[in-house]
Amino acid sequence: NLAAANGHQVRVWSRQGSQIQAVLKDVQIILSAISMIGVRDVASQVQSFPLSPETIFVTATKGLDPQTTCTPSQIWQTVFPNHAVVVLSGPNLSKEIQMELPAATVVASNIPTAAEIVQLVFSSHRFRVYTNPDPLGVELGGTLKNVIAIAAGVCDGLQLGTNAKAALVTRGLTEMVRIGNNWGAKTETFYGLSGLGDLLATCNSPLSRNYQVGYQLAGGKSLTETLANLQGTAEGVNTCRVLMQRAKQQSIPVPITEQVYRLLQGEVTPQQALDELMLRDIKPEYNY
Ligand SMILES: NC(=O)C1=CN([C@@H]2O[C@H](COP(=O)(O)OP(=O)(O)OC[C@H]3O[C@@H](n4cnc5c(N)ncnc54)[C@H](O)[C@@H]3O)[C@@H](O)[C@H]2O)C=CC1
Ligand SMILES: O=C(CO)COP(=O)(O)O
Repeated sequence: NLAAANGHQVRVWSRQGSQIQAVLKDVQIILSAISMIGVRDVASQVQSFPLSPETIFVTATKGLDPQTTCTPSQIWQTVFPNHAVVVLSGPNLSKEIQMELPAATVVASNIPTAAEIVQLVFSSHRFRVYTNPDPLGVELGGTLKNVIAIAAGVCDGLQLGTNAKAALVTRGLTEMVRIGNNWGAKTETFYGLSGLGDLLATCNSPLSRNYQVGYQLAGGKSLTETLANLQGTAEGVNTCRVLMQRAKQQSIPVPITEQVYRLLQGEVTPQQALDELMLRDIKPEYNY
């Protein structure tokens, strides 16, 4: 809708709709907003059709591949090594954008001109688009915050108060930075719109599916029941599992992610997860 409002010709494809081949004909930009589970499959479908070498891929998916722990843009780049890939991520609750409320986002790529082209396509008086040269950091910000958003939903569901929520979100950001640094992303990126910005949006809005998952679990619902009643994808559930796998391999301390993981596995109750976090060894805030 944002691109169409800027006068661009837009074609939409979904599994339920038109033929993918017709949609891909002569395109300049391909934007994927498939949920993580379908990215590999759709990328290989797209690979079977001829594309101009100038075609830019934009990925908006916030997730991690369970088999490889790759990010969505890494999958697109592997399948299309000669094309520019741009990550689009930010505090972008889609219902608010649909209502034409103002929002901002980030487009990031290793190829600055590709990010600038995408910036122009989507920028308007109601959607402010920034470029960024750290696609991995931008993508990980949007992906990792989903796990913290589940924890924030639990925090609100248990009515733990504003101090607890501030502590959780702040330490959640520290955890995101730690994971991101280990992966090779830049620290500053996590303090921008795609990191802190998206963290604030999703940890404070009932419009966030990930927040909803945590909130319902705190209310005593099972994960199966919660996911069955959820409209759309809560990527944090899969992300948390993949992240635990990677954190163990790389020995990255991820206390919040670990408690969200145990909660999702049904190994602890929300109250037990909270107690585990509060009673960890005392330590300095930062290791300068
Ligand atoms: N970049 C950003 O700022 C934002 C990104 N997102 C992310 O975008 C992604 C999609 O989010 P929503 O549209 O809200 O989720 P949704 O669950 O409403 O839509 C996901 C779509 O992917 C489709 N899909 C899944 N597997 C597929 C396959 N194998 N082939 C074709 N289609 C397949 C589903 O049918 C569904 O239509 C998620 O990763 C979400 O985290 C969400 C909000 C903002
Ligand atoms: O990423 C989002 C907003 O930026 C959407 O959050 P949810 O996937 O939790 O709904």
